[in-house]
Amino acid sequence: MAEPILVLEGLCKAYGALTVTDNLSMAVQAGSIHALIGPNGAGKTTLIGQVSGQIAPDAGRIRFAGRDVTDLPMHARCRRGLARSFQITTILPRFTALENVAVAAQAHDGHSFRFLRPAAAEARLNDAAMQALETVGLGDRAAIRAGALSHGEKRQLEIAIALVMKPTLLLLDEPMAGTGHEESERLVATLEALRGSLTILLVEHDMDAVFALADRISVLVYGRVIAEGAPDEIRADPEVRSAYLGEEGAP
Ligand SMILES: Nc1ncnc2c1ncn2[C@@H]1O[C@H](COP(=O)(O)OP(=O)(O)OP(=O)(O)O)[C@@H](O)[C@H]1O
Repeated sequence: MAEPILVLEGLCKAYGALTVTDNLSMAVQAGSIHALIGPNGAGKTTLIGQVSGQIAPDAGRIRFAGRDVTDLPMHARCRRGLARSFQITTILPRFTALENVAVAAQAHDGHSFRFLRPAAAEARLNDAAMQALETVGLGDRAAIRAGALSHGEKRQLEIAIALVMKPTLLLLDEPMAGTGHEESERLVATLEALRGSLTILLVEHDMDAVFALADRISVLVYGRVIAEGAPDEIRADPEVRSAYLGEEGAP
């Protein structure tokens, strides 16, 4: 089997006396949708922060696409194809959906258009932004101010903003949070359509979405992976059921 696109080896992170990442090792296979689940406070967001480069681990190594990126800052990891979806708070509400994505495209690789005249460069950025919006099903909302989009549409816009950076590994932290049933179904369809074109590491509490999408699931409890496997294995794992899914909550 090819080397996994992401390999975490012995990662540790503590806040004072609180150990949040506890000698954690795991691997994510290229092209897969890999879900990270676990109870509140298990350390999922902290782990995503360490992979993206926002949080420095106390110990351990992070390998991405065959290279050790542990000491690289976030923008350098992003340039190598590792993107984290932006949170809603980073969306510019007065800008249109298209402008939001175009701004992200420019920030990411505007320099590659520098040989073009400004108007041509802008057209390229807008084309790339439009393509990303269409991929997430927001093509017909391009001209709407982002502040006027529904909650679910804003979450789709976040994904479009991440996609325009052309990631090979996309980190998504609770994309379904706060969405209604229909909106989360649309987001699941959006992510399903991305399957195979990139790798997704997905932190999510919506178990319907997780079990619909994930090729593999890692279960995190107190900063440790207590189980990892295909959805059916995770669903049947007695330790997972008692630690997290709960007999009733398990799909
Ligand atoms: N900067 C920080 N300083 C101190 N403690 C922190 C910090 N960031 C996170 N924590 C603590 O670390 C623990 C893990 O937090 P984290 O947000 O990673 O968990 P999580 O699994 O993502 O939880 P949730 O599912 O609720 O989002 C929590 O107890 C949290 O309070």
